[in-house]
This record gives sequence, structure tokens and C-alpha cells, in this order.
Amino acid sequence: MATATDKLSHENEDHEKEEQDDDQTFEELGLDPRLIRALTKKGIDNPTPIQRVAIPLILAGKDVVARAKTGSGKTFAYVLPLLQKLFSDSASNKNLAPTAFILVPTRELNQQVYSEALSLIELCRVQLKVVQLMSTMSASDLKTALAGPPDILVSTPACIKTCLSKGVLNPTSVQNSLSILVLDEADLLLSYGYEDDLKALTAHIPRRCQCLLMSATSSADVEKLKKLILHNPYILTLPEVGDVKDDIIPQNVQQFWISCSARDKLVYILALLKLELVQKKVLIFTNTIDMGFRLKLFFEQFGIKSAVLNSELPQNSRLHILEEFNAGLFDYLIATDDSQSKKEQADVESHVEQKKSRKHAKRKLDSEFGVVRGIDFKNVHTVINFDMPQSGAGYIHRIGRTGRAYNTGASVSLVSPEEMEIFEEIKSALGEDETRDSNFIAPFPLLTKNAVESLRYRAEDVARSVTKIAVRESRAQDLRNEILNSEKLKAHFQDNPRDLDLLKHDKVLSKKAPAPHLRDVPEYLLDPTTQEASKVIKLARAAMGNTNSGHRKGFKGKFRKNSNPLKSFSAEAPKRGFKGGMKRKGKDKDDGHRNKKKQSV
Ligand SMILES: Nc1ncnc2c1ncn2[C@@H]1O[C@H](COP(=O)(O)OP(=O)(O)OP(=O)(O)O)[C@@H](O)[C@H]1O
Repeated sequence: MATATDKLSHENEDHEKEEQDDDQTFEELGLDPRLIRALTKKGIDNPTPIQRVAIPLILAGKDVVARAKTGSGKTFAYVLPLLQKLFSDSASNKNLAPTAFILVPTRELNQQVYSEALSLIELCRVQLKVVQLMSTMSASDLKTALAGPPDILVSTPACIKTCLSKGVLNPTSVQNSLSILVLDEADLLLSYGYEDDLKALTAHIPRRCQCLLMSATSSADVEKLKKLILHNPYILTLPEVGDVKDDIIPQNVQQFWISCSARDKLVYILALLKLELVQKKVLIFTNTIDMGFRLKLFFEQFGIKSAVLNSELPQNSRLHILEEFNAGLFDYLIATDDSQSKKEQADVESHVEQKKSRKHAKRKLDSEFGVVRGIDFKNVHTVINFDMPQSGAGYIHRIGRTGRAYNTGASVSLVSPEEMEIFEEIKSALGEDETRDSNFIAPFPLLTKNAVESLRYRAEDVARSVTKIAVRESRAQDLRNEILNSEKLKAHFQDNPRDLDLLKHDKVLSKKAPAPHLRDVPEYLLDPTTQEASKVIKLARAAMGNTNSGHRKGFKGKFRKNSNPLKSFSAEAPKRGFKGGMKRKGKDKDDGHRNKKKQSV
């Protein structure tokens, strides 16, 4: 067993190594050649900064608390060393329970992590078994999934608790077998209400178990989890260097905002999309499901096809919508970030519970839905906040859906006077600073008043036709369609897991056929500035090989290292006893240059 002094000197070595060697390879990190080959097949050649720091530490058996920006490659940072450790263990594995648990807050993330781990295992051709547990599974399905047992279990904490309470997982077996526990998106686990579920598990985590906490933001919740789960004294925290607010948003994401009344938001978003002032693919956030459908119906009248994603839809449909969007089958996805609705529902439920009248407390929304947080949307260029999120953390997670890996991205927030207060809160959470792109939300420069006014008449006319009843009917219709889809999907995808085209989710819901004259914006309605702006966007798109949203052409390496979230992770040593941290080299020297670029979207 190493002493605390050993621990500190190890940390210092790691730190210096990182400072010296910015271009380390996976090989130099000690990664197994099979994993390196698998990564090459996935087009991944070099580790990201968080991977450079975390992989050797995890391989060395340390507990790690890793905090790194959204899109910085945290999943591989733990999945790769975890698999490597299991490569050597699996032959001698006589365990009665899984060796590794990966706990995630949402089903969507569950699916994503499971798929990443499975695909690496398949590419490495090793005898490891990974399974995912879902809360919809019956006790016998859970039993079947855990038979064997698998080497890796991906699950929400709630399912683990269910397995323990139903006797599907034996606590003693867990104590004897569990060697690695990962809490992914740790900052969200408690806010999704998993505290009791986690507590039910902690009693059975053996002391020798290696624990890893991955998170995009730091919060009191992460601290709480650290205390709850991490009992091994060898902990390395990897927060960002210096100011906590340093580069919370990746530097290759440009953030913009537009001030407009709540009523005018429809005409503004129409102008952004129809006049092509933002690049595709576009992810649009609303705060309520009804607003999501209102937007969809509104867009349909202008020939803009979009799909909606929300917690009301069956799980298969949600996962399929994500797959289709990631594969580039449609360009506009309206996602409802309904953490607020969930909270409201939870309040209602607890009220109902207090009254001991639970029969009306049916859960309509899926509490494990979480499309905003942690999901790896592929090639989303623009995130639009149609409604503003309720907190700084919510904003960070939403914006983090663009600018992932080596891509650039932009965000546009439509802010009404009623939302100014929360907007100010968000800005102070980011530590807004005009000299740093990553923290600064600039006024959107490409939309002129003329352009908005030219569309106002048409937009308001259509907006009036999208009545509450129309929204309610289309919401019900979509749910019916998706329930049918869900059944078909289940059956079909068991046999053809890669067949994405079968069911499209961006079909038209409006009863009223779109008027042909609304499809195109006639040239006489467009002022020269807007025409110019739209051309600039198209050219930028073409220059980046982004003319077809389904295919990302490599423009890796064209970014300056410092403006890339994957390159700019920096780590700092724990507060006590270790100073210095891993600094980004020359991080501020080209700020002026970045500011000049602010005009392009
Ligand atoms: N070394 C690498 N080189 C290039 N791309 C990478 C590398 N590592 C991961 N990626 C890609 O980067 C994207 C983001 O990775 P990941 O989802 O792990 O980010 P994250 O840090 O977990 O973000 P979030 O906090 O939003 O969940 C993924 O598409 C992943 O395939």
C-alpha cells in the first residue's frame, strides 16, 4: 500500500509528465494494443487531455474524480482503462456478480455508454460481456441479464437497487466481485433523485473497489457523492486549472443571444432557420412539451421538417430518434428539456403521496429521461435556446451538445424580458468576460430588424393558426404514432439493429397542408445584409465540409489547439499539498484573434 507521501509524489510526476508531453499517444499511456487498434478503426488516433491524465491513473488503480468540459472525451477516459483491466481479469474470473458497475443518470446515456463499451469489446475480439439494465425490465429479464454473470453492468442506480431488493443481485456476491465502480455524469445523479438508490449500494461496495467519478460541472452534489462513495484514500481530483469559471463552455463554441419578446420568438427563430443564418444540424430546446409541438407545427407550415424528442415518448422511439438524428436523417430536432416539468410533477406526486391517495399519481413522464445531459449528439452545429434554461448548469449542459470532439459549434439564445433575470444568472455562472470567447455571450450579429420584419406578417399569421387544440391533438397523435413505432421498432431492431431508415420521426403532424407560397422566402423580402449573411453561412458550411449534415468531413487539426475542448482540458492538483496543476499552454495569447472572429457563426 502506498503512503500519502507516495500519492503526492505520484501526482507530481503525472503532472510534470503532462506538462512536458502534450502529444502523448495512447501507446505511451500504456493502453493495450487491441484497444489502440479498435480506436484506430473508429478514427481516433490521439488521446484527449482528460484521457491523457485519467487513463494512466486508472490503469494504476487510483480512484479518480474527473471534471472536464462537455464533449471532452470523458467516456473513453474511463471505458478504455476499465476494459483493459478486465482483459487480464476475465480469464480467472469466478465472480458471482459483475466486476464493474457503470452508473449513469439517464436511459439515453445508459444506451450510449453500453454501445461504446460493446463496440470496443467487439473490435478487440475479447471474451467480455457487457449488459445494460433498464427500469422497464421485469425481474426475470433482470435475472437473465445478470446470469453468467456479465463482466460489466451499465445501469441507472435505481435498477441496481431494484436488483438488490428483488434478490436478483446478491449483496455478498457484489461485495466479493465488484472491483470498479464508475459514476458517470456524477453531477447529475443526485439531481435525478438517485441518492437513496446509491446509498442502498454503498453498503455493499468493498473497500478495495476502485471508484471513478466523471462529471462536467462541479457542484455540492459531486462533493456529496465523493464523500458517499470514495473511501479509498488515493484520490486525484482533476478540476480545471485556476479560476473555477475558466472555459466552462468549450472555446470552439461561439455563444450568441437575441433580445426579443416572448411573442416574437417564433418570428425570430423562423428568420434564423428560413434565412439560413445558422448552420445545420440544429438542436432546439424548449421548456415544455407543448411548446415543442407548437414549434414543430409552426415550422411545418414553412416546409421546415423537424422531429420532437421528449420524456413522454416511449423509450425505443427516443433512442431511435437520437440514432436517426445522429445519422443525419433530419436536420432539426426540437428537444424538451423538461427538468422543470419533472420537478413540478415530482412536487405533485409528493403532495399526492402525503394525502395517501396514490392512485392518481401515475408517472407520465419518464424520470430517467435526460436528453440534454451527457448525450453525444453527432455534428450538431447550432444549439438554439428557444426557451431559456432554468439555471447556469442547465445552460452549460445544453450548449455542450455542440462543439463536441473536434467540431466547431454555435449557440443562439432567444431571451425575452421575462427571462433577463435568469440570463443574468447564467452569465454570472459563466463568469462572463468579453476577452474570452468561451465565457462571453455576444449579441447575434447576422439578423437585421428588416429581415425579421419581412417575415413578421407570414409568421404571425401561421402562429395564430397553431392553436392550443392543434398542439394538443398533434401531441396526442405523435404519442400514438410513437407507441406504434415503439412496438415495431422493438421487433424490427432485434433482427436489424442497423436499419435506421424504417421509421422516420420527422413526419408532418399538421392537419392543414402547408401553403406552397410559405415554403420559400421570395427575394424581394430579403434585404441585402441578410442575403450576404446567409451567403457567409453557406460558404462557412461548405468550407468546413458540412454541406451534408450526415457526413462529417475531417477538418480536425484546423483548429488551434487552444480553441478545442478536447485539447484544452487542464487539470489542477488537489487543494492540499500539491500546487501548480496542469496549465494550458499560452491559453490567453490569441484572445484578441478570437475576438475578431466573433462575427462568424
Ligand atoms: N481521443 C479522441 N479523439 C477524437 N474524438 C474523441 C476522442 N475521445 C472521444 N472522442 C469523441 O468525442 C465525443 C465526445 O466524447 P464524450 O461523449 O465522451 O464527451 P464527454 O466529455 O463525456 O461529454 P459530456 O460531459 O457532454 O457527456 C464523442 O463523439 C467521442 O467519440
